[in-house]
Amino acid sequence: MPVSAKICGLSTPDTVDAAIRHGAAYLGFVFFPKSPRDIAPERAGGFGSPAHVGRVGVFVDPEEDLLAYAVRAARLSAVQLHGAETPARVAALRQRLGVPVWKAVAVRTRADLDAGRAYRGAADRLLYDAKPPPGADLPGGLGLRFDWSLLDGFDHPLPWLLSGGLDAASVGDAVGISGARLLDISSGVERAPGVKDVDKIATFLQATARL
Ligand SMILES: O=C(O)c1ccccc1NCC(=O)[C@H](O)[C@H](O)COP(=O)(O)O
Repeated sequence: MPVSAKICGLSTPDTVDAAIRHGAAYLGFVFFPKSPRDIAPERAGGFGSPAHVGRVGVFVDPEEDLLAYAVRAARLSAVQLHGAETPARVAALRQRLGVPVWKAVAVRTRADLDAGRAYRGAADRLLYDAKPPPGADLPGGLGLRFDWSLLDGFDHPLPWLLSGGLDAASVGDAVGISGARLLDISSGVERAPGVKDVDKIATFLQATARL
């Protein structure tokens, strides 16, 4: 089975174009004002994409009105929740929004991974990301890794993707150790926080395609 990727935190036409041209399965747009990758829903909606490329909106404990508006304005095909959303809230939003909902699970230990089981029947997919350090400004997009071997042999409750600190140099090990078939990357394809780099996007997606 091929390995595919979501390029997260896109905000410019050239980087969206690079992600599409080099085979990203998903484009990610962050709707969180504290993030250097924050983008207005209407601006994200202005970026065209072919039907086979998914458009994922990233939110942190969002207001329902913002969510519903962003799904329409940015033409999202899925929503990624990166805050403290409970299984009940995830299930309710999934029903209300009418698009698949991905839930981020912050991982440092095996017990953190197990916490994702509570979202079976509520979320469509789990995104395993590195747990941020205490006091971090952001819950994601920090370029931090967790121990990928925690995923080796894990009985996943839902379809899932691997995230956190990936880059072109490490992606082979990440996939080999974790068994991931879908990856998510942000900092590893940037030249500064929030500034995506078309060459790094190309290099990462080419490395992924060779796996
Ligand atoms: O990227 C952000 O700025 C962000 C802000 C708030 C919540 C989530 C955020 N990113 C979520 C992602 O899906 C990132 O791609 C993921 O955390 C991996 O990031 P990185 O370790 O930088 O590759």
